Amino acid sequence: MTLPIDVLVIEDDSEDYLLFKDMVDELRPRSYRLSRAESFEEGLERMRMGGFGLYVVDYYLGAGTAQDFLAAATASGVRQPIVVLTGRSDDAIDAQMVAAGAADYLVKGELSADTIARSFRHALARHQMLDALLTAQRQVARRERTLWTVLEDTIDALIVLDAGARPVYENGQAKRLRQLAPLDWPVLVAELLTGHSQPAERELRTLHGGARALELRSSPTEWDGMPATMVMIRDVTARKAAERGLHISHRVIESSVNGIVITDASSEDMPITYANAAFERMTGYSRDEVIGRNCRFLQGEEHDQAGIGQLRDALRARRETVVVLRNYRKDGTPFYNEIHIGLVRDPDGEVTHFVGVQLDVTERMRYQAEAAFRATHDPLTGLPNRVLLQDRLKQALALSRRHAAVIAVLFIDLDHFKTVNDSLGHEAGDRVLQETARRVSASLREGDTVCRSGGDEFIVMLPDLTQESDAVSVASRILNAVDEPFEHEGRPLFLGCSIGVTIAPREVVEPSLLLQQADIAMHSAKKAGRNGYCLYSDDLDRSASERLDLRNRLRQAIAGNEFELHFQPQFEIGSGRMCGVEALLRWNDPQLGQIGPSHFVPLAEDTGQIVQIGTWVIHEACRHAAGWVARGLIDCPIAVNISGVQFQRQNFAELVAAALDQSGLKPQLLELELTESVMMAPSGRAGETIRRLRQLGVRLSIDDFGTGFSSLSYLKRLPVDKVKIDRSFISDITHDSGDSSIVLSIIAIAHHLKLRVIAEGVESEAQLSYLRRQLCDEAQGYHLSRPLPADEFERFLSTPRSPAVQSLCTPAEGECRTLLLVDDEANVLRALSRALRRDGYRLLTASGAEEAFDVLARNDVQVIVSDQRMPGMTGTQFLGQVKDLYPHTVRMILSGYTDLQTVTDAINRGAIYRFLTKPWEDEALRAHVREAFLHGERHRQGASV
Ligand SMILES: Nc1nc2c(ncn2[C@@H]2O[C@H](COP(=O)(O)O[C@H]3[C@@H](O)[C@H](n4cnc5c(=O)[nH]c(N)nc54)O[C@@H]3COP(=O)(O)O)[C@@H](O)[C@H]2O)c(=O)[nH]1
Repeated sequence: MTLPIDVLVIEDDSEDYLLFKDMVDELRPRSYRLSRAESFEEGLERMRMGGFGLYVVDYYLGAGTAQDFLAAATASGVRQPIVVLTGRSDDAIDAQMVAAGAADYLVKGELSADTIARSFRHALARHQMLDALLTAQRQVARRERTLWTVLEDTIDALIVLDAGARPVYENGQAKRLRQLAPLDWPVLVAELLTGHSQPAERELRTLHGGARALELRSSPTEWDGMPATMVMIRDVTARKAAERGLHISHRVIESSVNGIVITDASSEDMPITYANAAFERMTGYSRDEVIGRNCRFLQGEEHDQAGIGQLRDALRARRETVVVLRNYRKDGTPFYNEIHIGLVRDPDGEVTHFVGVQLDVTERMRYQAEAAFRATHDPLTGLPNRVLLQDRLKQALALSRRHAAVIAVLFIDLDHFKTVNDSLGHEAGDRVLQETARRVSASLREGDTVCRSGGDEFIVMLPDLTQESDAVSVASRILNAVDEPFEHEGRPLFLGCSIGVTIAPREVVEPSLLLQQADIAMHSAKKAGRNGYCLYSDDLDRSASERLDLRNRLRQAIAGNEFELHFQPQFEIGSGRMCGVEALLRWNDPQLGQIGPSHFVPLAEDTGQIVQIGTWVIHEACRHAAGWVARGLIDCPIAVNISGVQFQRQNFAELVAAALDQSGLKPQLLELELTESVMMAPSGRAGETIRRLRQLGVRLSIDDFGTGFSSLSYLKRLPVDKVKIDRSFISDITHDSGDSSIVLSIIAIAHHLKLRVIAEGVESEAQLSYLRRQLCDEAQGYHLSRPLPADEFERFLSTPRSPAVQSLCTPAEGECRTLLLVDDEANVLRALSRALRRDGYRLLTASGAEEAFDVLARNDVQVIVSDQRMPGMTGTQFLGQVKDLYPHTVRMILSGYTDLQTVTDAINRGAIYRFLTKPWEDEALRAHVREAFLHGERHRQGASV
C-alpha cells in the first residue's frame, strides 16, 4: 500500500478550505492527506520547513499573492508542484501562473473531486519528469567537467584543428610544447593536417637549443558539428634517451675486453642467461654452449679452491664480492680469473640477477709468482735466498720444540773466490758460484735447505738431525765437494771453502742468532787457515762481539771526525833528496787513544766503511800536499794508500779527479799505492780505472811488493812508476839470505822494467847501506823519519836534515860517484853542473880532451859525459882512448850534431855506452846519468842483470 501524499493548502478562507477538503476526501483511494496554512506567512514558513509532496495556494492571500508564493518557492529551491486556486477563470492569470512555475490552475467555482484528482495527478507526474530531467542534466555536466580535466591534464598534447588548420582546441601540454618551440610549432601543426593514422616521429627544436622527440598521431573528428582533425602528440624524449642508454650499455658490454656473464639469481642453480663476446674469447666456449649452465663447469675438477667458498658465501648472502679463481678454457688450459660479482635488483629490492665481470689475470699472477720467487731466491744459482732460509729456519725451530729434532746451521764461505773474480773476471766467478751451489746441494738430504746469502757465502740448514755429530759429517762432505778442482777454460781452479757450524740449543732461539753464530764460526775457520770447519762456541762469540763493537765505534769515528793523517818522508838513496811523502791514517779514539790502521782498516774493508774513510784520506792528503807545495816546502809526490775495496768502486777515478781539482794539487804530485792483487785484475773495472788514472797523470806504485803473486809478466804490463818492497823483507835483510835474495831480485826485475824501487821499513844504517849497495833507489823508514803529524812534519821540513838523512848523500868509503863533464863551452858545463848537482855526485869538469885526460889520471871517475865537437879531438876519439885506459868507466856522448856513422862505430867498438843529444832535458839527462852509474856499478860487482 502506497502512503498518502501530504498536501499543504494555503487558504485564508475557512469555508473555501472545508469545501476543498470535502472534495479531496471524496477521492478513492485516499491518496492525499491535507494540512492547512491559514495565511500567506504561515504558508511560506511551512513550505520552507518542507515535508510536503504538493502545495495548493489561494491566489489572493492578504499579505501576498500566489505569484509571490511561487517566486519564494523557486528562490528557496522548492521543486514540489504548486497548484494555484482562484475565484475566477482568467487566461491572463492562467498564463502568468504557469510561466511563474505553477503546476496547474484551479477555479474555485468549477471544482469537483475529479478535477482536483486530475490536476493533482498531472502536477505530480510533471514534477517527476522534471526532476528526472534535472538529475540527468546534472550528471552530464559533471561528466563533461571530468572529461575536460582529463583532456587538460593528460601528458599527451591534444589539438583540434578546424578545416582551415586553425587550432580550435589545445590542451595544457600542447600549450606548453608550443611555448617551448614557437618557431617549429606551426610547421609541425601544418604537417599534421596531412593525417597520420600511424604514429610518426618528429624532432622539435626548442627555444633553448635543445630538442624534444615527439610521436604524433592524427585522426578526423567533428568539432561543434564541423569536420575537424584531432591531433595527439606524445613527448618521447625521455623514452628515447632511455632506449639510447640501453643500446649503449649493450654495446659497452658486448665490446668490453672483460668477460661478462649474467646469471639468474631467482633459479636455484643460477644458470647463465647472458655471456658477452669477451667471455667467448677468454674461455673458448660459445654462448650457446654456456647459456643455461651454472658457471662451476669453468673450474674443471678444482672445486675446493680458496676463492670458491668466498664466492658461494657472497652469492648466498646476496653480496657483492671479488675473488680470484683458476678456471679452465674449453681446450683445457688453465687461466686465472679475477671475478667481480655485482647485483641486479628489481624495484622491490629483490636480487634478480648476478653480473660477473671476469678479468684474465694470468699474466699478473705469473708476474706475482715470479716476483715472489725473485724475492725469495737468488737469481744466479736459483737457490733460496736468506729471507726464505730465515723463514724456513723459523718453522724448523718451532717444529723442533715439539719433535725434539736437532737443528744445525752451516755458514760456508769460498776461499780465494775474490782472486778468481778479480783475476779471471765476473763470468768465471759466476760459474764457480753456480757449480758450488750444485755441489753443496748434492751433499744434502731432502728437507735440508741451502741458500746463497750473497757474494761467495752459502748457508745450509739441517732441520732434522739425529745427533749433533751429523752436522760435522755434512760439513766434511761439503768441504770435500768444494775441494775438488773447478774448471776454467780447460784449466783446474782450486778453491776450497771455510765452514762455520752451529747447533741450535734446546731452548727457544731466534733464527738470526743461529746465523750470526755460524758466521762467527766460519770466520774462525778462515783464521785457522781456511779449507776447514769450525764449531761455534761462546769464546768465538766474544771476539766477534769485539769486532762488532769496533765496527760501531768506527761509525762514530767517521761521524765524529776522529781521523788524522801522519806523514812519513821518502828519500832518494845517493842524493839524500826527499823524493816523496807517504800519508798514513791514524784514528784518535777518545777512549783508547791513537789506533793504527792495521787494527781497523781490514774491518772497515769488510763493512765497506773504508770507502768513506778512504775518500776523506785522499782529499786530506791532497789538501796538505797542495799547501806545502804552494809554500815551497816540498816538490815531490804525496803517496796515498788505496784499499782494494775503494779502488773497485765505479767512480774511483772521478773521486781522485775531484780531490785534485778541489785542492789544486798537480796530478803528477799524487801517487796512489795499490797492492798487486788489486792492480792485477786484467780486465773489467780495475783496468779501466788504472787507464783513467793514468790519463789524469796520477802516479801509481805497487805496495807490499813480494808478498803477493809478484808475477813478472803482469808487472811488465802494469803502467806503474814505482815498486815498494814490503818491510817484512827489509827487517832481516842484513842476515837472512832468503830475504836479501828476494830484495835483490825485486830490484833487478824493477830496474829491468825501468821502474824505481823503494824499500819501506828501513830501521838501521846497516839496512840502508846494504840497500845502497844493492842499488835500491829510495828508502823509507824509522831510521830516516817516523810518520809525523802534519805540524811536526812541517817543522821536520824546515829543520836541518838528521845525520841519517845526510848520510844518504855522503857515500861510504869507496862508494863516491864521480862524474866527469867534458865540453869546450863554459856555459854548457855550468848548465850541466846545475842539472846534475842535486843528485849528490862528485862533479869534475874539463874544457877539452887534453884537460880531461889530466883529470882522469888524478881521480877515480866512473861516468864521463863528453861533447862530440871539440878542438883537437872529437868526443868519440877521446872516449875511444879512455876505453883503453879506463875500461871500467861508463862513457856517453852529448852532442848537437848527429854523425850517425861515427856514433854507430863508436858504440860498436864499445867506446860509448849511450849517445845523448843537445839540447837536453834535465830530468831525462839525470835519469841517463843515474842509469850509467848503476850500469857501471853492476859491472864492477859482477852482478848479473
Ligand atoms: N787503505 C789504507 N791503508 C792505510 C792507510 N794508512 C795506512 N794504511 C795501511 O795500514 C797498514 C799499517 O800502516 P801503519 O801502521 O801506518 O804503518 C805504516 C808505517 O807507519 C810503517 N812503517 C814505516 N816505517 C817503518 C819502520 O821503519 N818500521 C816499522 N816497523 N814500520 C814502519 O809501515 C806502514 C807503511 O805501510 P805501507 O803503506 O805498506 O808503506 C799499512 O799496510 C798501510 O798501507 C790509509 O789511509 N788507507
